Amino acid sequence: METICIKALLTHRILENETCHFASLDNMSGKFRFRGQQSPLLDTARTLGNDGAGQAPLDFAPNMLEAFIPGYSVISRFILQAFGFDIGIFVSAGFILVTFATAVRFLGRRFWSLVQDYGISSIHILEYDDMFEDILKWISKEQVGRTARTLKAKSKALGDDDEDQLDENLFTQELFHTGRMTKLPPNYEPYYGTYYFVRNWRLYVFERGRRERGARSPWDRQTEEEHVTFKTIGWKTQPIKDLLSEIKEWAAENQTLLTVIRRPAQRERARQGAWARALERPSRPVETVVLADNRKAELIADVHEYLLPTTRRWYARRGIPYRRGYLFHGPPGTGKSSLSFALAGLFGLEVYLISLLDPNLTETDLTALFNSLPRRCIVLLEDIDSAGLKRPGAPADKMIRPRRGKTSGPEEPPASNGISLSGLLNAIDGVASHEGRVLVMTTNFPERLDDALIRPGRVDMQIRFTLATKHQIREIFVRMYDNEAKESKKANGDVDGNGHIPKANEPNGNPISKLTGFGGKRAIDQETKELLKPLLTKKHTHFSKDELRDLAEQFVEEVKEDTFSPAEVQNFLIPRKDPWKAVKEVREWAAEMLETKVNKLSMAKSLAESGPETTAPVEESGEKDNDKKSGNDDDFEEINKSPTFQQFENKDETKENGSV
Ligand SMILES: Nc1ncnc2c1ncn2[C@@H]1O[C@H](COP(=O)(O)OP(=O)(O)OP(=O)(O)O)[C@@H](O)[C@H]1O
Repeated sequence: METICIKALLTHRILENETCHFASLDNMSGKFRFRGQQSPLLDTARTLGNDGAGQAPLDFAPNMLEAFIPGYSVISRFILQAFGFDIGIFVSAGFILVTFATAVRFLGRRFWSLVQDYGISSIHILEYDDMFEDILKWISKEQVGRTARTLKAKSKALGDDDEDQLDENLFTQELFHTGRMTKLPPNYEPYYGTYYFVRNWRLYVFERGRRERGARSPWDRQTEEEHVTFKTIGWKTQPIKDLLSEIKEWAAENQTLLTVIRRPAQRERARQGAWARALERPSRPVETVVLADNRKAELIADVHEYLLPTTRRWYARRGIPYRRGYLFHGPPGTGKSSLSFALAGLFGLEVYLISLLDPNLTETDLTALFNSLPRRCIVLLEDIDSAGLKRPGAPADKMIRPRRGKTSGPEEPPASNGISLSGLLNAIDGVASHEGRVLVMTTNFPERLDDALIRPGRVDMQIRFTLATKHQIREIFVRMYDNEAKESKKANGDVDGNGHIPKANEPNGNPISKLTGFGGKRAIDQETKELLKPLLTKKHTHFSKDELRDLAEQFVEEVKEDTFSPAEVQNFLIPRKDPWKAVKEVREWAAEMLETKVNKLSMAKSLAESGPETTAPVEESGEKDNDKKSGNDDDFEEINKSPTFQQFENKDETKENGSV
């Protein structure tokens, strides 16, 4: 029996420590005893004990392994005794292999990080960046979204941008809220991971990941933030920058542009002069507002020039206040507000809307509001004539008359809560007023405005809006149906003589049969369905641009110009999704409308004639007794000048001609 004190050996070779691992192996003495025949371990121990200088590489293995795998010696001895098989050589070889593999892995990583540092460029975008959502949408729609096999589904809300890109039949067939919701498929986007795609002959890597972030406050619950990374082979990041520009352009094209509208913030909630974001609405394309003459182009060119950075310097060098004002005047519903919003959309400006009729608005508020305007914006003062503004001491005929229902004489306080003309003038061009804004004032009665309000420098351009001319009626009609019109003369072989697709082509048969109520499962009763049928069935019409032009001419023939406002024409067309139907029904509609207008005007005329006590239904006179005559004369003159009333005077002749 040989007894070798491993403790001594290892103290010498490896551990150099009295409290070695082997204490646990022999709880009696802290020594390890080998019994039995020769063993490599024994040999090693002997070699180590006798001659510390001569060692084979594998000689270290048992000791090393014992250090790394406590209990190894016991196991190897057990196997040796039980099976006569020495595992030492294999374990040693395995040990060397593992060491080698680890080294290779380490070197590989170093090499890859060097390649990444010097051979791969990358750009990271964090979750809170404006681009983040655009990138996810782009990658989902244009790239890996179609091929990725691990996707994240996101429910779509009604009103999302892409809602209108869905099959329009969906909405004619499933009219009600719940029906629409269930039919709206979710959005899919790539889940966390790495995706590859090739664009413009270049390989890109897209990575989506998330990482821990420290809470910014004790109430901040979100501890993870997402990020995306684009990588590509190459020294420079330019290809990724180009890709990001491409994505931004794509997003701009696919996004519904919004115009932000702000109103004065409620005084109880905010400081004086603060503006609150009232709403956002899709920007109205400027071409959808049709004016009788070409003044729209003139206006756009003027605003464009005004907003150029060079213009600001031009004004500054000449000491002229850098402001521009416009007055839009004309009858109600002729496009004054629409053009203001369209301008805002075109130039990417926010609209700051002030109503001078707001009873809570004081002059101090107004000045504070003007002072807190941003550098570039549109300030919209609507119906400026209705605010009851007046200049103290101005002659009666120069008074700006109040809105219907309000009474104020020359000495009376203004209609709104203390806004006088001078208060308004001070606000819009006072010293403190912010420069760079575009002021748009709208009115139905320009002749009632004080000269001071519209003098050059305050109002630099006036645009007259008229009741619909033939040109406007035609354009409004064409724009209403233009999207469905096809380029070719015969748009579709299966179109019948009237442009209607035969019934067989109507998708999914009768749409009414599918209707469900707001409760989703609650079906609509038969009677209601029958009532809804003619109202909801959508006529599918295919027609060419030429056919649409022909129809527009027929439509224009039936509507007399300078009689209806563009808003009235538009309102007639909106429920008639089929242009044939519109042409068919327009004559009757126009006759009815004209009759209503004529009745209203003749009533107003008789009221104006009948005396000062009576309140005129169209516009109440604001003058006191001594001004009543002039006020009534004005109204009288207005009614007489009205083209509709002139038609009324020639009613019989009109009827004989058969046109309205
Ligand atoms: N010239 C026009 N071209 C196209 N659409 C028009 C035109 N005028 C009016 N409309 C349509 O009529 C509706 C009402 O127009 P808008 O509110 O701009 O009229 P307005 O002149 O500002 O009326 P008000 O004087 O009563 O404020 C809008 O939906 C708009 O689409």
